[in-house]
Amino acid sequence: MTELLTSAQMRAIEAAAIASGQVTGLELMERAGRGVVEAIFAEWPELRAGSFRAVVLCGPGNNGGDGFVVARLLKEWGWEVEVFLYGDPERMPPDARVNYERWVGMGEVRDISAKDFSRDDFDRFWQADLVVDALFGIGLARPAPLLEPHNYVLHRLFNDSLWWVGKQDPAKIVAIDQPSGMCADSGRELRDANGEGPDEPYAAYLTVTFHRPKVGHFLEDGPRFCTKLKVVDIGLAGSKFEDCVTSHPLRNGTYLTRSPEADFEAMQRLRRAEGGHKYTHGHAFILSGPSGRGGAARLAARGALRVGAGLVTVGCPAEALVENAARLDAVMLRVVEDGAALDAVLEDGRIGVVCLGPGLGTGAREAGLVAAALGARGAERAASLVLDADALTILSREAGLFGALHGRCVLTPHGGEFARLFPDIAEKLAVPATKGPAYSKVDATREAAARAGCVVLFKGADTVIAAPDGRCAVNSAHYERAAPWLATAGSGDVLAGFIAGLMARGFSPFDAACTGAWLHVECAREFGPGLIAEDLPEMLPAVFRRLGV
Ligand SMILES: NC(=O)C1=CN([C@@H]2O[C@H](COP(=O)(O)OP(=O)(O)OC[C@H]3O[C@@H](n4cnc5c(N)ncnc54)[C@H](OP(=O)(O)O)[C@@H]3O)[C@@H](O)[C@H]2O)[C@@H](O)CC1
Ligand SMILES: [K+]
Repeated sequence: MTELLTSAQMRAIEAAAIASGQVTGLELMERAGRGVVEAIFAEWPELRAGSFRAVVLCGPGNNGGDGFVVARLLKEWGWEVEVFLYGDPERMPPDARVNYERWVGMGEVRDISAKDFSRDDFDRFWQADLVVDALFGIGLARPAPLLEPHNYVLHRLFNDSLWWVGKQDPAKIVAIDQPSGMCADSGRELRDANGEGPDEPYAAYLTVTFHRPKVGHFLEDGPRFCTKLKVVDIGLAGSKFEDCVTSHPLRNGTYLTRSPEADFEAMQRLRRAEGGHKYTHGHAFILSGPSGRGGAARLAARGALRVGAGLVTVGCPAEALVENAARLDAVMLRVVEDGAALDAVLEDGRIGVVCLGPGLGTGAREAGLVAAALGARGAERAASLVLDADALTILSREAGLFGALHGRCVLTPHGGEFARLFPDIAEKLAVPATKGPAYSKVDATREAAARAGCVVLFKGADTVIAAPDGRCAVNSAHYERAAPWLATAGSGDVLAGFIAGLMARGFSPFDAACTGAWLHVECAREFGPGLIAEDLPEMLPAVFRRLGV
């Protein structure tokens, strides 16, 4: 499982390794610089060949130290290397200072804050074969001085960079650890209090980070800044933060969701044991809205069925029965007019999960259905719930129903629904990020899950799933898992159905949300461009076959 680290966790791992005598900071820096050079050569093998020209921009901390190592190694490889420094060498941390001195024995260092840069200097920057951004790494705790007018060079450098990206294809801008300006904990760009900044923030072409990806590489704008992410091993032991640092207030890990292949228990659950009957695989009950609005619930029902629930029933008002019957075959139908009718349906203890929200409506009938499903009408409820779309709007209006949420519920809000449900949390996330570590989507989702007392899946290309006990995963549709086609009408309804179907099959709410979201992206990738929501469930058989389910 890939663990995503915060900057504080990364520092704690590094400090523990150094304190144990396993490695020195200088060795780590050397490995980091070497890892960057190897990543560059792996990305552009033609650069191994001979004498190219690099510009290395070093900052005042250890990120800059990595930059000096890269400059030295490239020069030793026969490159022409120009190094620029932002900061005072006298005040550098010791390891960075050592590498500064080593470089000074080999070449010149120009002060990047100097005001005597000419147009030719800028042009030379961007005509280099490679530009290495070693200005700020995980130590960036306030807006990078890229925008301050007196830092004319940086200002121009970063504002011009995109222009040059258009001119030179590809512009080989390599960011060490992270593109300078990005907050490693949130993926947000640190800006001044007025939110001032360039219209088009600079993006690296390749970002090389160390040991483990950081949370910010996968959240919000992080993937757009980084473009392509390479993680290099610098020999730090332990695969998880908890393994490296045994007692620390920051023990709560955040992970990338993973393929069921990598999860023995998930594979066992997805595989159907021989000799079972339909009830062995669970019964999911999907509530639908009135006639003319049933498409969303039918999409969810199709998703639940394809993901392997043994039975799926759509519950709808009597007037919508004919419409639904005309559109559904394997999915069963049942009339459910109101909360009392749902109470009666749920007396059948074999219904393991109820999904409500897609196309449901937000009137009194629907509020009654949410109340019945939550057991807020007094009946004892065994069923788990997936609450999506209109059900979330109802929850945001009715505090009593919100208070009835329990540990077997999953909420699946998109940004707008999240803001209605958790306005104060959404507001914290909307405030411009001026200080690092900035409040992140991971922080927001964890806080929301703790408040709701259930699993919250906060949608996006960076879907974050959190449980009330602090467990957290990011389902990323970025980098090699990019699936831009997933942003299509009805795709969220299918996701709700996947999660409901998996819960019917015995997945815990958190695992169902993680695996459902993972499969959702996989289905989109399996289909590719041109995808519409109806295609998503139909891709599951191919995805399952590939996984060996
Ligand atoms: N951890 C590890 O395991 C490993 C870490 N490694 C590398 O170390 C990097 C982290 O190094 P780091 O901690 O020295 O922080 P870094 O990002 O260089 O910046 C701090 C400096 O910038 C300054 N500064 C900050 N914001 C500023 C601003 N807005 N404007 C102006 N100045 C600002 C800040 O100044 P101060 O805030 O103290 O005034 C300080 O001088 C990490 O990203 C990775 O590349 C690898 O070598 C191998 C293993
Ligand atoms: K950097």
